[in-house]
Amino acid sequence: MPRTATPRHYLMVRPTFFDVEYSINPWMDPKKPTDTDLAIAQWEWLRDLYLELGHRVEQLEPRPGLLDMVFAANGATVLNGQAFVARFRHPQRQPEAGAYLDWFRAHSYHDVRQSRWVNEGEGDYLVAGGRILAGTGFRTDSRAHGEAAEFFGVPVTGLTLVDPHYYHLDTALCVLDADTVMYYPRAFSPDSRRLLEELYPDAIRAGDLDAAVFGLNAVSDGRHVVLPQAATGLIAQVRERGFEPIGADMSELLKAGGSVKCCTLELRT
Ligand SMILES: CN(C)C(=N)NCCC[C@H](N)C(=O)O
Repeated sequence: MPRTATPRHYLMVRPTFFDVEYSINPWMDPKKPTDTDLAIAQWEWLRDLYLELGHRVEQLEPRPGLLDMVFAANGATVLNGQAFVARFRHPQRQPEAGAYLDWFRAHSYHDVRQSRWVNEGEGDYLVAGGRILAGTGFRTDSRAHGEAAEFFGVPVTGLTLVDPHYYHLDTALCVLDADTVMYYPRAFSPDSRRLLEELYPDAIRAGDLDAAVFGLNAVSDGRHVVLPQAATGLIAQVRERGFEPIGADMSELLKAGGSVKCCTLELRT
């Protein structure tokens, strides 16, 4: 049975100033050359795809010197018109939070709050049906999970990441619809693996190769699943479950440790 897409509302940031000049995750090697024009072309392809699929895309102006700002998913978590704004772990990204606070205030969000503890937005908070799955271990402080539960008034389920290559939850798990997720078991602690098995016995499990090309850093509208084209195993699994996979080439942004989902902040109003 074909799945049903629901129109989404996304916030994105053009990679005008994208570069890799520092390293805050194992994917970033400042010695490797980057091509900003190619990053822009890959990003524009993604934005145009969302528009073709009938989604609404807003853009936040990039700021010079903020090289990772293209990764909009890290800026906040937005649910029921409430924006829980990031507090970044690394000094290189900390000034991004102000841009998100300004944007949400200027766009009439009724409840905008920056977390007290480190929290990297939808990088570590994934809305899954009536709950939020929340990552910790490398970036978001587990104390920020409690803040999110109190702010949004929904249950927050903590999951611990153990492999530095999968430093944000959205590099290791993707919510396909309210009941279906796909994830990479080896990225999680034994307790978190057990919890995921209990919560999602029918989940799609990713193998090493698909995880390593950031196949889980994907965006689903309930029917279309946009994911890195190199994740061929996951593309087949997602298709078998009745979703429509769409392969993306985000190779330039992968040099900074990000892909499709990282570039996409969902605005849930
Ligand atoms: C899913 N999201 C948003 C991400 N995984 N973000 C990528 C962030 C990359 C950046 N160089 C960093 O290390 O913060």
